[in-house]
Amino acid sequence: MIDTTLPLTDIHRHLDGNIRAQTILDLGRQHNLTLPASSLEALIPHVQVTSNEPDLVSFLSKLDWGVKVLADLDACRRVAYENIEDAAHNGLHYVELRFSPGYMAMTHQLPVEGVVEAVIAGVREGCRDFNVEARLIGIMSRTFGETACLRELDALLAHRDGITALDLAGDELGFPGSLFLSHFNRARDAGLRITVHAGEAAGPESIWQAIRELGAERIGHGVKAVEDAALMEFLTKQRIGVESCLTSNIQTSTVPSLAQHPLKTFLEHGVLASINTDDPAVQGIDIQHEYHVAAPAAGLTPAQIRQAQINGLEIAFLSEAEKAALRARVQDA
Ligand SMILES: O=c1[nH]cnc2c1ncn2[C@@H]1O[C@H](CO)[C@@H](O)[C@H]1O
Ligand SMILES: [Zn+2]
Repeated sequence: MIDTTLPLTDIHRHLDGNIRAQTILDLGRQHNLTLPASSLEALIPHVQVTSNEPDLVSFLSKLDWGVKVLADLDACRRVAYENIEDAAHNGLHYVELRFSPGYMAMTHQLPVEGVVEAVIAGVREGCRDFNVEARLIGIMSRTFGETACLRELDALLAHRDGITALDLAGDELGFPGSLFLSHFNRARDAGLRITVHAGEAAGPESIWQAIRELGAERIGHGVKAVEDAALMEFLTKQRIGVESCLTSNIQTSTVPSLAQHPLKTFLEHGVLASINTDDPAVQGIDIQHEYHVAAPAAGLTPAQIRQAQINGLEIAFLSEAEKAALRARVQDA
């Protein structure tokens, strides 16, 4: 159950993995693009996971139609704005939205820096209209290699004021974190917070690498940490936050079933693990589903679900004063 006296957060949500199917249709029509289907019903199987994918990379291809319709910067602004609208409708008080500007720019060769600017603008407008608190995390899509990631980093740093943290996402097995040391050195020098997708497709060594070499303060997924007792202890003692995404891990075949998901074990060990969505529109889920259906199916007790909710704000990239303000806002409501 969600504790309605506490802030509800989602700190692992891809803005470009959360583009409404209806918006894909609208933008396709507006820009005369050829889509795989012309009705919402027929489009869904192309843009949503309808049964579990065999691996992470197959799952990720489901995000492609969403970014293929981003034909201009206004489309990028629109999807950012709608992300905040959706967060508000889902009862979220605070979201950290992450996006890969190079991936969004790719199909129509948009200026990468312009995409960053458009996303920041759309999120600001949304926060004003829907009374949601949000922060942005820039993603480097490792799948396209070091040089493409450098372009993303440059564009993100050009708008440093609107960006809170840096992440690395995409094909973890094909593009290990060791390729991106210099990128993360620059990001930390610029004062960005750091979270890294690690231990999703690759093993615990990828999590160690993200923490020790890339400076990760939080880990996206981190499911493979349960295979390494020393790492579990390290995560707890060093208060490294874990952004769990239950349904996502089933849909990518990272974990065979919710009953075998490590989130419960993380919480039992005192790891600061939280409940998040990942790519809700592509997955066909929302944060309510993750709390009310997925978390109980993963064996979490009501107390553990509440702890995960508390952890979400605890490990958020906010100051203590900002967290206190959010808690007060929800309590007074
Ligand atoms: O679950 C995930 N694991 C790893 N990478 C992901 C996941 N979901 C989306 N992306 C990646 O994030 C960028 C868009 O924000 C893209 O690189 C997409 O492939
Ligand atoms: Zn993710």
